[in-house]
Amino acid sequence: MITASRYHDISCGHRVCGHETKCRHLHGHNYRITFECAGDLDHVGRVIDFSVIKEKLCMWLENEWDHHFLLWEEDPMASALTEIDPTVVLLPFNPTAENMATYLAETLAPKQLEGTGVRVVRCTVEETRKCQAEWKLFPVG
Ligand SMILES: Nc1nc2c(c(=O)[nH]1)N=C([C@H](O)[C@H](O)COP(=O)(O)OP(=O)(O)OP(=O)(O)O)CN2
Repeated sequence: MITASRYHDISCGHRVCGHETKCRHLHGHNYRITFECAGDLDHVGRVIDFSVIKEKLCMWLENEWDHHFLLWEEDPMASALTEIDPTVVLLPFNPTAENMATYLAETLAPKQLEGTGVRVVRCTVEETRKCQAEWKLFPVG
């Protein structure tokens, strides 16, 4: 399989609701998020132009999550924090790196890449240069 990848760096606040130690506190990360795309090569020899990954996926991150505070909609702090700052982004999941990668790969990417003939087969969310979660589409069969 041949793939094409691009990463994008964003800064977000978050907290991990229910975390046993410091990660339940309000804090933030400089995330690096990588999308790996697979599909047939076009007449030029590309899976997808790198600029299309940027336009469809990276710019979504830039517009929707960069410099925002990400909070689970069921977090008990959600209503108080959104009242203080309406730019807080409420998510249908606790914002762990794993849940973010799963959401980006399974929900966002199919919508954003519709009509391109390409799909995301791997998505990594690095919270720090030391820690990352990876969503992977394993080949069936
Ligand atoms: N599997 C996961 N574990 C943790 C997540 C996560 O998304 N998935 N998230 C966090 C926190 O967001 C936390 O901020 C990062 O935790 P940690 O690596 O422990 O913190 P540091 O980077 O500061 O590590 P040091 O060892 O203090 O340098 C926690 N776990």
